[in-house]
Amino acid sequence: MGKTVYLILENGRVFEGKRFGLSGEVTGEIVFTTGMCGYLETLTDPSYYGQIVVQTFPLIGNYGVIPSDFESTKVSIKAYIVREWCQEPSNYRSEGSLDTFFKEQGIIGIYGIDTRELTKVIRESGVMNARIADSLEEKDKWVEAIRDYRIVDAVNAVSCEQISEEKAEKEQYRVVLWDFGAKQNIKRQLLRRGCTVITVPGKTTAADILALQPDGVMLSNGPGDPAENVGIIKEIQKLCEARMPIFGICLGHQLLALSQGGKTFKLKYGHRGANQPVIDLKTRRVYITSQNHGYAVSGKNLPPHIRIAFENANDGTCEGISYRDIPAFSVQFHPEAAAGPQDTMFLFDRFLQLMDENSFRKAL
Ligand SMILES: NC(=O)CC[C@H](N)C(=O)O
Repeated sequence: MGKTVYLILENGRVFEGKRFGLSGEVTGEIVFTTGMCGYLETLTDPSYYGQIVVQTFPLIGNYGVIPSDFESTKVSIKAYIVREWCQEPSNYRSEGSLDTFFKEQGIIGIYGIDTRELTKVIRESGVMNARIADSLEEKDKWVEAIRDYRIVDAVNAVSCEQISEEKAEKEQYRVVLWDFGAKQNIKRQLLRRGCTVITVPGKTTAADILALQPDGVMLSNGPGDPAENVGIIKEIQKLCEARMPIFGICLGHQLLALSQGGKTFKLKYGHRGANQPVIDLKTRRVYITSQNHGYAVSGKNLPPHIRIAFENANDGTCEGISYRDIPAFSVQFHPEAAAGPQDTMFLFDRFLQLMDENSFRKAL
Protein backbone atom coordinates (compact mmCIF):
# COMPACT_ATOMS: atom_id res chain seq x y z
CA MET A 1 0.00 0.00 0.00
CA GLY A 2 1.25 3.48 -0.76
CA LYS A 3 3.64 2.46 -3.59
CA THR A 4 3.90 5.06 -6.40
CA VAL A 5 1.72 4.28 -9.43
CA TYR A 6 0.94 6.13 -12.68
CA LEU A 7 -2.33 6.82 -14.51
CA ILE A 8 -1.61 7.20 -18.25
CA LEU A 9 -4.43 8.84 -20.23
CA GLU A 10 -5.13 8.19 -23.91
CA ASN A 11 -4.30 11.87 -24.59
CA GLY A 12 -0.80 11.47 -23.13
CA ARG A 13 -1.49 13.17 -19.77
CA VAL A 14 0.01 11.34 -16.74
CA PHE A 15 -1.11 11.55 -13.10
CA GLU A 16 1.00 10.13 -10.26
CA GLY A 17 -0.66 8.53 -7.25
CA LYS A 18 -0.26 5.90 -4.55
CA ARG A 19 -1.60 2.35 -4.52
CA PHE A 20 -4.19 0.68 -2.32
CA GLY A 21 -6.09 -2.59 -2.85
CA LEU A 22 -4.71 -5.06 -5.39
CA SER A 23 -1.38 -4.39 -7.12
CA GLY A 24 -1.07 -4.85 -10.90
CA GLU A 25 -1.65 -2.96 -14.18
CA VAL A 26 -4.97 -2.49 -16.01
CA THR A 27 -6.60 -0.62 -18.91
CA GLY A 28 -10.16 0.71 -18.85
CA GLU A 29 -12.52 3.45 -19.98
CA ILE A 30 -12.12 6.28 -17.43
CA VAL A 31 -15.29 7.95 -16.12
CA PHE A 32 -16.05 10.22 -13.17
CA THR A 33 -18.97 10.30 -10.73
CA THR A 34 -19.83 13.30 -8.59
CA GLY A 35 -21.75 11.38 -5.88
CA MET A 36 -20.82 12.65 -2.40
CA CYS A 37 -21.86 9.41 -0.66
CA GLY A 38 -22.89 5.94 -1.85
CA TYR A 39 -19.40 4.74 -2.84
CA LEU A 40 -20.43 1.15 -1.99
CA GLU A 41 -23.43 1.34 -4.35
CA THR A 42 -21.14 2.78 -7.03
CA LEU A 43 -18.52 0.06 -6.55
CA THR A 44 -21.09 -2.74 -6.78
CA ASP A 45 -23.17 -1.32 -9.68
CA PRO A 46 -22.54 -3.76 -12.58
CA SER A 47 -23.13 -0.87 -15.04
CA TYR A 48 -19.53 0.22 -14.38
CA TYR A 49 -18.14 -3.03 -15.85
CA GLY A 50 -14.88 -2.36 -17.77
CA GLN A 51 -14.51 1.19 -16.43
CA ILE A 52 -11.94 2.98 -14.23
CA VAL A 53 -14.09 5.05 -11.86
CA VAL A 54 -12.97 8.45 -10.53
CA GLN A 55 -14.72 9.96 -7.48
CA THR A 56 -14.72 13.76 -7.53
CA PHE A 57 -15.75 13.88 -3.85
CA PRO A 58 -12.41 13.78 -1.97
CA LEU A 59 -13.21 11.70 1.14
CA ILE A 60 -14.01 8.07 0.33
CA GLY A 61 -14.33 5.00 2.56
CA ASN A 62 -15.21 6.89 5.75
CA TYR A 63 -18.08 4.57 6.74
CA GLY A 64 -16.22 1.40 5.72
CA VAL A 65 -17.61 -1.66 3.90
CA ILE A 66 -21.28 -2.59 4.52
CA PRO A 67 -22.47 -5.61 2.46
CA SER A 68 -26.17 -4.76 2.95
CA ASP A 69 -25.53 -1.55 0.96
CA PHE A 70 -24.21 -3.51 -2.04
CA GLU A 71 -26.10 -3.33 -5.36
CA SER A 72 -24.66 -6.67 -6.55
CA THR A 73 -22.52 -9.43 -5.08
CA LYS A 74 -19.30 -8.35 -6.78
CA VAL A 75 -17.29 -5.30 -7.88
CA SER A 76 -17.27 -5.07 -11.70
CA ILE A 77 -15.14 -1.93 -12.13
CA LYS A 78 -11.58 -2.16 -13.55
CA ALA A 79 -10.03 0.24 -10.97
CA TYR A 80 -10.94 3.06 -8.56
CA ILE A 81 -9.35 6.50 -8.28
CA VAL A 82 -9.84 8.71 -5.24
CA ARG A 83 -8.27 11.78 -3.65
CA GLU A 84 -8.16 10.22 -0.19
CA TRP A 85 -9.44 6.94 1.21
CA CYS A 86 -10.16 6.45 4.90
CA GLN A 87 -7.86 3.84 6.43
CA GLU A 88 -9.75 3.73 9.75
CA PRO A 89 -13.47 3.86 8.92
CA SER A 90 -15.86 4.70 11.71
CA ASN A 91 -19.29 3.06 11.53
CA TYR A 92 -21.02 0.39 13.67
CA ARG A 93 -22.17 -1.35 10.45
CA SER A 94 -18.70 -1.43 8.87
CA GLU A 95 -17.14 -4.84 8.16
CA GLY A 96 -13.71 -3.55 7.15
CA SER A 97 -11.73 -1.05 5.08
CA LEU A 98 -11.71 -0.50 1.32
CA ASP A 99 -8.14 -1.80 1.10
CA THR A 100 -9.08 -5.22 2.49
CA PHE A 101 -12.27 -5.31 0.43
CA PHE A 102 -10.36 -4.45 -2.77
CA LYS A 103 -7.80 -7.18 -2.11
CA GLU A 104 -10.66 -9.72 -1.64
CA GLN A 105 -12.46 -8.51 -4.79
CA GLY A 106 -9.26 -8.13 -6.90
CA ILE A 107 -9.65 -4.37 -7.45
CA ILE A 108 -6.82 -1.86 -8.03
CA GLY A 109 -7.09 1.43 -6.12
CA ILE A 110 -5.17 4.69 -6.52
CA TYR A 111 -5.24 7.60 -4.06
CA GLY A 112 -3.40 10.93 -3.78
CA ILE A 113 -4.38 11.99 -7.31
CA ASP A 114 -5.85 15.46 -7.97
CA THR A 115 -9.23 13.98 -8.94
CA ARG A 116 -10.73 17.42 -9.68
CA GLU A 117 -7.98 18.24 -12.19
CA LEU A 118 -8.38 14.74 -13.68
CA THR A 119 -12.15 15.29 -13.95
CA LYS A 120 -11.61 18.64 -15.71
CA VAL A 121 -9.40 16.87 -18.28
CA ILE A 122 -12.11 14.24 -18.93
CA ARG A 123 -14.84 16.90 -19.15
CA GLU A 124 -12.81 19.00 -21.61
CA SER A 125 -11.40 16.18 -23.76
CA GLY A 126 -14.35 13.80 -23.42
CA VAL A 127 -14.46 10.23 -22.15
CA MET A 128 -11.29 8.29 -22.99
CA ASN A 129 -9.32 5.18 -22.08
CA ALA A 130 -6.54 5.02 -19.51
CA ARG A 131 -3.89 2.64 -18.20
CA ILE A 132 -2.69 2.13 -14.63
CA ALA A 133 1.06 1.30 -14.74
CA ASP A 134 3.89 0.81 -12.25
CA SER A 135 6.36 2.80 -14.40
CA LEU A 136 6.46 5.26 -17.31
CA GLU A 137 9.11 3.28 -19.23
CA GLU A 138 6.52 2.16 -21.83
CA LYS A 139 4.30 5.24 -21.65
CA ASP A 140 4.36 6.06 -25.39
CA LYS A 141 3.55 2.44 -26.28
CA TRP A 142 0.56 2.44 -23.91
CA VAL A 143 -0.75 5.82 -25.10
CA GLU A 144 -1.07 4.22 -28.54
CA ALA A 145 -2.24 0.78 -27.36
CA ILE A 146 -5.03 1.88 -25.04
CA ARG A 147 -6.82 3.72 -27.85
CA ASP A 148 -8.12 0.34 -29.10
CA TYR A 149 -9.67 -0.71 -25.77
CA ARG A 150 -13.46 -1.24 -25.97
CA ILE A 151 -15.99 -2.61 -23.50
CA VAL A 152 -17.63 -5.54 -25.35
CA ASP A 153 -20.11 -8.32 -24.53
CA ALA A 154 -20.71 -6.45 -21.29
CA VAL A 155 -24.21 -7.76 -20.43
CA ASN A 156 -23.06 -11.39 -20.64
CA ALA A 157 -20.16 -10.56 -18.33
CA VAL A 158 -22.39 -9.34 -15.48
CA SER A 159 -25.84 -10.91 -15.93
CA CYS A 160 -26.99 -13.84 -13.77
CA GLU A 161 -26.50 -17.36 -15.15
CA GLN A 162 -29.76 -18.94 -13.94
CA ILE A 163 -33.41 -18.00 -13.47
CA SER A 164 -34.29 -17.31 -9.82
CA GLU A 165 -37.53 -16.34 -8.06
CA GLU A 166 -38.08 -14.29 -4.91
CA LYS A 167 -41.64 -14.23 -3.61
CA ALA A 168 -43.33 -11.06 -2.34
CA GLU A 169 -44.76 -11.27 1.17
CA LYS A 170 -48.27 -10.65 -0.21
CA GLU A 171 -48.05 -11.40 -3.94
CA GLN A 172 -50.10 -9.02 -6.11
CA TYR A 173 -48.05 -9.27 -9.31
CA ARG A 174 -45.49 -11.55 -10.93
CA VAL A 175 -42.73 -9.50 -12.59
CA VAL A 176 -39.82 -10.72 -14.69
CA LEU A 177 -36.66 -8.74 -13.96
CA TRP A 178 -34.59 -9.07 -17.14
CA ASP A 179 -31.08 -8.87 -15.67
CA PHE A 180 -28.66 -6.92 -17.89
CA GLY A 181 -26.55 -6.12 -14.80
CA ALA A 182 -29.41 -5.20 -12.47
CA LYS A 183 -28.93 -3.14 -9.33
CA GLN A 184 -30.49 -4.97 -6.36
CA ASN A 185 -32.55 -1.96 -5.29
CA ILE A 186 -34.74 -2.39 -8.39
CA LYS A 187 -35.72 -5.83 -7.07
CA ARG A 188 -36.16 -4.50 -3.52
CA GLN A 189 -38.59 -1.80 -4.77
CA LEU A 190 -40.64 -4.38 -6.69
CA LEU A 191 -40.78 -6.83 -3.73
CA ARG A 192 -41.82 -3.99 -1.43
CA ARG A 193 -44.81 -3.35 -3.74
CA GLY A 194 -46.13 -6.91 -3.70
CA CYS A 195 -44.31 -8.13 -6.83
CA THR A 196 -42.87 -11.62 -6.86
CA VAL A 197 -39.66 -11.14 -8.86
CA ILE A 198 -38.40 -13.75 -11.34
CA THR A 199 -34.88 -12.73 -12.38
CA VAL A 200 -33.78 -14.02 -15.79
CA PRO A 201 -30.37 -13.89 -17.57
CA GLY A 202 -29.69 -11.41 -20.37
CA LYS A 203 -29.66 -14.19 -22.99
CA THR A 204 -33.29 -15.26 -22.20
CA THR A 205 -35.73 -15.31 -25.14
CA ALA A 206 -39.13 -13.54 -25.30
CA ALA A 207 -40.81 -16.95 -25.57
CA ASP A 208 -39.14 -18.11 -22.31
CA ILE A 209 -40.32 -14.92 -20.61
CA LEU A 210 -43.89 -15.19 -21.90
CA ALA A 211 -43.97 -18.84 -20.75
CA LEU A 212 -43.38 -17.57 -17.18
CA GLN A 213 -46.74 -15.73 -17.52
CA PRO A 214 -45.65 -12.50 -15.80
CA ASP A 215 -47.89 -9.46 -15.32
CA GLY A 216 -45.01 -7.27 -16.50
CA VAL A 217 -41.32 -7.11 -17.38
CA MET A 218 -38.68 -4.80 -15.89
CA LEU A 219 -35.73 -4.12 -18.25
CA SER A 220 -32.76 -3.48 -15.96
CA ASN A 221 -29.75 -1.18 -16.02
CA GLY A 222 -26.44 -2.56 -17.27
CA PRO A 223 -23.00 -1.86 -18.77
CA GLY A 224 -21.63 -1.20 -22.22
CA ASP A 225 -22.86 0.14 -25.53
CA PRO A 226 -26.63 -0.53 -25.81
CA ALA A 227 -26.44 -0.97 -29.60
CA GLU A 228 -24.18 -4.06 -29.27
CA ASN A 229 -27.08 -6.08 -27.81
CA VAL A 230 -28.66 -6.96 -31.18
CA GLY A 231 -30.15 -10.28 -29.99
CA ILE A 232 -31.71 -8.83 -26.83
CA ILE A 233 -33.19 -5.90 -28.81
CA LYS A 234 -34.97 -8.37 -31.12
CA GLU A 235 -36.38 -10.29 -28.12
CA ILE A 236 -37.66 -7.06 -26.53
CA GLN A 237 -39.40 -6.27 -29.84
CA LYS A 238 -41.24 -9.62 -29.56
CA LEU A 239 -42.38 -8.76 -26.01
CA CYS A 240 -43.71 -5.43 -27.29
CA GLU A 241 -45.58 -7.23 -30.11
CA ALA A 242 -47.15 -9.47 -27.43
CA ARG A 243 -48.22 -6.23 -25.60
CA MET A 244 -46.41 -7.19 -22.40
CA PRO A 245 -46.39 -4.28 -19.89
CA ILE A 246 -42.76 -3.05 -19.72
CA PHE A 247 -40.80 -0.62 -17.51
CA GLY A 248 -37.20 0.07 -18.62
CA ILE A 249 -34.43 1.65 -16.52
CA CYS A 250 -31.15 3.08 -17.94
CA LEU A 251 -29.77 0.36 -20.26
CA GLY A 252 -33.31 -1.09 -20.31
CA HIS A 253 -34.59 2.34 -21.43
CA GLN A 254 -32.03 2.42 -24.25
CA LEU A 255 -32.72 -1.17 -25.41
CA LEU A 256 -36.49 -0.56 -25.44
CA ALA A 257 -36.01 2.57 -27.58
CA LEU A 258 -33.70 0.65 -29.96
CA SER A 259 -36.32 -2.12 -30.25
CA GLN A 260 -38.91 0.51 -31.26
CA GLY A 261 -36.84 2.22 -33.95
CA GLY A 262 -34.99 4.75 -31.78
CA LYS A 263 -31.24 5.44 -31.92
CA THR A 264 -28.60 5.80 -29.20
CA PHE A 265 -25.39 7.84 -29.13
CA LYS A 266 -22.39 8.28 -26.80
CA LEU A 267 -22.34 11.38 -24.58
CA LYS A 268 -19.14 13.47 -24.30
CA TYR A 269 -18.50 12.30 -20.73
CA GLY A 270 -21.81 10.90 -19.45
CA HIS A 271 -23.98 11.68 -16.45
CA ARG A 272 -22.84 10.00 -13.21
CA GLY A 273 -23.85 11.20 -9.77
CA ALA A 274 -26.86 11.97 -7.58
CA ASN A 275 -27.72 15.55 -8.51
CA GLN A 276 -28.88 15.32 -12.14
CA PRO A 277 -32.02 17.46 -12.71
CA VAL A 278 -34.69 16.17 -15.10
CA ILE A 279 -37.87 17.92 -16.27
CA ASP A 280 -41.17 16.03 -16.50
CA LEU A 281 -42.35 17.46 -19.86
CA LYS A 282 -46.01 16.94 -18.94
CA THR A 283 -46.02 18.73 -15.56
CA ARG A 284 -42.83 20.83 -16.07
CA ARG A 285 -41.80 19.69 -12.58
CA VAL A 286 -38.05 19.17 -12.04
CA TYR A 287 -36.83 16.10 -10.17
CA ILE A 288 -33.30 15.54 -8.90
CA THR A 289 -32.15 12.08 -9.95
CA SER A 290 -29.40 9.53 -9.53
CA GLN A 291 -27.69 8.76 -12.85
CA ASN A 292 -24.92 6.58 -14.24
CA HIS A 293 -24.80 6.45 -18.04
CA GLY A 294 -22.45 7.19 -20.93
CA TYR A 295 -24.98 6.72 -23.76
CA ALA A 296 -28.38 8.32 -24.40
CA VAL A 297 -31.38 7.87 -26.67
CA SER A 298 -31.34 10.44 -29.47
CA GLY A 299 -34.30 12.81 -29.35
CA LYS A 300 -33.97 13.49 -33.10
CA ASN A 301 -36.08 11.68 -35.76
CA LEU A 302 -37.91 9.54 -33.21
CA PRO A 303 -40.67 7.33 -34.68
CA PRO A 304 -44.13 8.97 -34.18
CA HIS A 305 -45.25 6.49 -31.47
CA ILE A 306 -42.33 7.42 -29.20
CA ARG A 307 -42.89 10.45 -26.93
CA ILE A 308 -40.09 11.99 -24.84
CA ALA A 309 -41.47 12.24 -21.29
CA PHE A 310 -38.43 13.53 -19.36
CA GLU A 311 -35.57 15.79 -20.43
CA ASN A 312 -32.24 16.54 -18.72
CA ALA A 313 -32.40 20.13 -17.39
CA ASN A 314 -28.63 20.57 -17.87
CA ASP A 315 -28.14 19.48 -21.48
CA GLY A 316 -31.61 18.76 -22.88
CA THR A 317 -30.92 15.08 -23.57
CA CYS A 318 -33.69 12.48 -23.43
CA GLU A 319 -34.24 11.16 -19.88
CA GLY A 320 -37.48 9.25 -20.31
CA ILE A 321 -39.90 7.94 -22.93
CA SER A 322 -43.56 6.88 -22.98
CA TYR A 323 -44.96 4.86 -25.88
CA ARG A 324 -48.28 5.64 -27.54
CA ASP A 325 -49.16 2.21 -28.89
CA ILE A 326 -47.62 -0.28 -26.44
CA PRO A 327 -48.00 -0.58 -22.62
CA ALA A 328 -44.43 0.56 -21.92
CA PHE A 329 -42.42 3.44 -20.49
CA SER A 330 -38.77 3.90 -19.53
CA VAL A 331 -36.33 6.30 -17.91
CA GLN A 332 -32.61 6.94 -18.38
CA PHE A 333 -32.11 7.85 -14.71
CA HIS A 334 -32.35 5.56 -11.68
CA PRO A 335 -35.72 5.86 -9.86
CA GLU A 336 -34.49 3.15 -7.45
CA ALA A 337 -31.75 5.65 -6.38
CA ALA A 338 -29.18 3.57 -4.38
CA ALA A 339 -27.53 5.89 -3.88
CA GLY A 340 -29.15 9.24 -4.32
CA PRO A 341 -32.51 11.05 -4.17
CA GLN A 342 -35.74 9.07 -4.05
CA ASP A 343 -37.88 11.77 -5.76
CA THR A 344 -38.84 9.49 -8.65
CA MET A 345 -39.67 6.26 -6.75
CA PHE A 346 -43.31 6.92 -7.79
CA LEU A 347 -42.44 5.46 -11.20
CA PHE A 348 -42.52 1.98 -9.65
CA ASP A 349 -46.13 2.64 -8.68
CA ARG A 350 -46.81 3.83 -12.22
CA PHE A 351 -45.54 0.42 -13.40
CA LEU A 352 -48.04 -1.36 -11.12
CA GLN A 353 -50.79 0.83 -12.58
CA LEU A 354 -49.64 -0.09 -16.10
CA MET A 355 -49.91 -3.79 -15.21
CA ASP A 356 -53.38 -3.23 -13.70
CA GLU A 357 -54.56 -1.41 -16.82
CA ASN A 358 -53.22 -4.13 -19.10
CA SER A 359 -53.78 -7.20 -16.84
CA PHE A 360 -51.73 -9.35 -19.20
CA ARG A 361 -51.54 -12.57 -17.22
CA LYS A 362 -55.17 -12.55 -16.16
CA ALA A 363 -56.05 -12.18 -19.85
CA LEU A 364 -54.19 -15.41 -20.66
N1 LIG B 1 -26.52 2.33 -15.77
C1 LIG B 1 -26.81 1.91 -17.01
O1 LIG B 1 -27.74 1.11 -17.23
C2 LIG B 1 -25.89 2.39 -18.11
C3 LIG B 1 -26.46 2.17 -19.50
C4 LIG B 1 -25.37 2.20 -20.57
N2 LIG B 1 -24.35 1.17 -20.33
C5 LIG B 1 -24.71 3.58 -20.60
O2 LIG B 1 -23.57 3.73 -20.17
O3 LIG B 1 -25.35 4.53 -21.02
